[in-house]
Amino acid sequence: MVQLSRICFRKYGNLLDNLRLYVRGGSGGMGLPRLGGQGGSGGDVWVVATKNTTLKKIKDKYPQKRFVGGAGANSSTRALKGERGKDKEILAPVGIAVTTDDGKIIGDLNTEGERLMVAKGGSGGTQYSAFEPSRGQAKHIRLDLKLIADLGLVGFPNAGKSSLLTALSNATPQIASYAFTTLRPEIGKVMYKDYKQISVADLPGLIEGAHINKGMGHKFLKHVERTKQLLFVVDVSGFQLASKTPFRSAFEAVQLLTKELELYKEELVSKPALLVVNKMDLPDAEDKLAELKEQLQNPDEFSDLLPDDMIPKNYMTFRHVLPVSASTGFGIEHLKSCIRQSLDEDAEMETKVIRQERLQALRSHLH
Ligand SMILES: Nc1nc2c(ncn2[C@@H]2O[C@H](COP(=O)(O)OP(=O)(O)OP(=O)(O)O)[C@@H](O)[C@H]2O)c(=O)[nH]1
Repeated sequence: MVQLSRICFRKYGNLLDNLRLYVRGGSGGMGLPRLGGQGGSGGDVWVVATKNTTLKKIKDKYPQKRFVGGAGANSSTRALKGERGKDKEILAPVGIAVTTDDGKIIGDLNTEGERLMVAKGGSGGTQYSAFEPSRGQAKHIRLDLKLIADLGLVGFPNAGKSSLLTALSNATPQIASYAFTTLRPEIGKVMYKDYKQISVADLPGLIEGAHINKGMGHKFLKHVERTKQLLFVVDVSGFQLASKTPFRSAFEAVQLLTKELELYKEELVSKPALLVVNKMDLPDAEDKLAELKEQLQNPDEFSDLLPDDMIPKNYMTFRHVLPVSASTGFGIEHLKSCIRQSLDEDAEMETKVIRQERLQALRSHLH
């Protein structure tokens, strides 16, 4: 089996599906003992679900990843009741779970405009606190993009995605319903001998031009973001969408799929991915597979068949290229074990990263 690359671990600096932030409510203002004045409360920190943003945008805009509410104003002779500190809003994507650093769920944000308070501001000083204000709550939180499945199938119509999902899952896939999506993908569960299950989503409707919202374009592409890894599916013999559209080889299909992802959101191309070459039971399939593998090793040499604007800036790196036949079952068991291996590798990597982050946080508390 050709293994083109094994380097693309879940990229924390690139395609982000979780983010750790420091949040602190603003401190309260001082009371005024002489006149019984009350300090203003500190501002709260909120996470607000917003369209068209990503975790990466938050990270790029706030590299320190610190969000602090405004301080409440001290009570003064001119304003006995000090003004309240300004609230701080973290604009986050729709469809995230917010948890504390140790994994306790603070809440979910599923629709645009929903808000969640993550750190309360301190109280202003009053006669009951000897006019001393209190500090705001301070903590680390995690924003996690809610995933719809471990794997997402990416392929043009007729590549055999539904057949593959059925072959993999040994069952009729279920249609899942998610609060934060309008389009409901079909989800199949793949069972392993040790009872571990992984979920695979058949994401319907990708056609050439999906990025300009042809077909179900954007809705489809939105789902691609919400899977851990991608499973590209191509027909070994290539495809033709309609009688008027050009015939595309399997290699061209891979590049067109990549381009659609790139045009929608460039980071998607850095997701871990496996390539399934389906319909290996068809005549000449072995020759075509050999040709495809060669083309994938030197994509630049073979991309001139595509229109310039359809050549991706970066080629997709596949951890495995796997010939299968969804019809006969050829290659399915091997595919299952490669999927498992690829997901396990990333899970291990992620655990290491989380441990490191916690250790660093602990160290910075001690210093
Ligand atoms: N010979 C052969 N035909 C296959 C194989 N897998 C799927 N097909 C056929 O290819 C056609 C398309 O298969 P689907 O599984 O519906 O493909 P799809 O990618 O889900 O298509 P859309 O639902 O249009 O997105 C069907 O006629 C299948 O019977 C295969 O391994 N070998």
